[in-house]
Amino acid sequence: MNKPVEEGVILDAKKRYSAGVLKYRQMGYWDADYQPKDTDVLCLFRITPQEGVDPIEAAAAVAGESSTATWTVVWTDRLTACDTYRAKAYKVEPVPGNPGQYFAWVAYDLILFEEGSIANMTASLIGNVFSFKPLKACRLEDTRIPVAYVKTFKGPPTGMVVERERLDKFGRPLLGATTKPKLGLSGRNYGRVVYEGLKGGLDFMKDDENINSQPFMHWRDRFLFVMDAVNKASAVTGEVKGSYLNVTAATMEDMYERAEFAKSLGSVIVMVDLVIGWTAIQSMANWCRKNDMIMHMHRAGHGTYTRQKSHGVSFRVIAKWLRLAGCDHLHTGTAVGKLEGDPMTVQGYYNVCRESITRQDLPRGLFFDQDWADLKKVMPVASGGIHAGQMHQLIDLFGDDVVLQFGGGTIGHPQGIQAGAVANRVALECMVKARNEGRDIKHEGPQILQKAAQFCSPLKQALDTWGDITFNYASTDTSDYAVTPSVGL
Ligand SMILES: O=C(O)[C@H](O)COP(=O)(O)O
Ligand SMILES: [Mg+2]
Repeated sequence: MNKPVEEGVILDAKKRYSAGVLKYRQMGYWDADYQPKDTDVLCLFRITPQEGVDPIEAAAAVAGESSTATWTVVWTDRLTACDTYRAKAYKVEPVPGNPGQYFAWVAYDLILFEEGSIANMTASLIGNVFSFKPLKACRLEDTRIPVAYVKTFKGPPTGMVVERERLDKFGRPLLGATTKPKLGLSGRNYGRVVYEGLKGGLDFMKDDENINSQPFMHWRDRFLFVMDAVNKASAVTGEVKGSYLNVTAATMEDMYERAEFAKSLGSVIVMVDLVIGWTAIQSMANWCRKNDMIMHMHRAGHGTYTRQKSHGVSFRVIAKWLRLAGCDHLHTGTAVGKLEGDPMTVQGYYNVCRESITRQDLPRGLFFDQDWADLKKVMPVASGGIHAGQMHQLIDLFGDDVVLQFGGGTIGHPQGIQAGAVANRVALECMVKARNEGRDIKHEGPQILQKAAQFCSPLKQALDTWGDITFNYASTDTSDYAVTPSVGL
């Protein structure tokens, strides 16, 4: 930006539209007096301006580049209702305890977005702006989608309430496991793992994120053997069972073909990975809606842009977009397992999935009230390095509306897969019972598990094998507010 002269917005049209380069704040992308409208999309960016770049100008640049602006004045603005169409940065504050970083609030008029399109909304909000040179780094921390825009999305195809009704399972977390090893099993052996897990007491088994149709197991083989296992396990146990069949593939045509086959075999659920992209996700959600299928979403790939606090997109934003786009299950973290996840931050993601209105909750990373306008609820999935010995922590952190998924923590059991499943089901049921009786499971959990293990050798073996396993590493994605500050943000 070479020369600008005035700091404030330039109102004189002659000056404003003479050819050349102006500061973004001079062009009108900063308005400290702006009162966001109920119909505006709001975003909170964490920006790290380059040395010497004024934070307000940096915030204005974010508003500009993520809405209507480019680097130079264009007279064609005057052919539009540009005063309305410009996004407005309206507040900038230093991030507590992080010198050089600023929170910048930006409001976008609803007219800037196509109804029901995550692709369109994200092309603005995270389009060019994250590579913008005056910023060292930029992170979309949170967003508020106005009810008017929420109502243009169809949301989860099935939703948490209907899922429980279809499964006929209430009052406890659902229990699952990811089939392991991740890659390499033949269809027949894969089906054996699924049968044993389900018969042992799990509600669901699950394909891993990277199992599609590799040379060792064609997708049709997998689907056939898995559904044979599901049907046999349902018959033996008298419970509704399922196994998420991953239909992720190279093209939409392939995904539809796989989903149709899953349906024809009687599956209640299909699965996709986040890496298929927003448009594909919305298309698969439409397919699931039409075909009464639960849609499981594995957040494969998200850590490449959600984990670092200074740059990328927070997972709470991804979770909001996914609830709008429409998935029924979403991997949202475990806090205690092998993957990144500060407990409070992870609880924030769960609230985004499960609440009718998500309220501002700064210690959990939520900056805005979000009214979901009765959009269905997403069932969060806790998966990644968890085991029976953590059951009390998981239930204490996440409550009942969650799928607890133990892959290695089922398949790796020394007495075999079925024993692994029994251990998890017994641990789950004894903990829910203890909680319902009013016990303090957070503190008494280990004794409650040991007591149950006296009558359940699979649980005893699980605790002996994994009871001491913890993943105690510092979290990278934590809130900047230990408690809610007294001044409203
Ligand atoms: O995709 C997943 O959720 C993980 O592969 C879970 O596996 P784990 O329980 O063995 O960590
Ligand atoms: Mg996995």
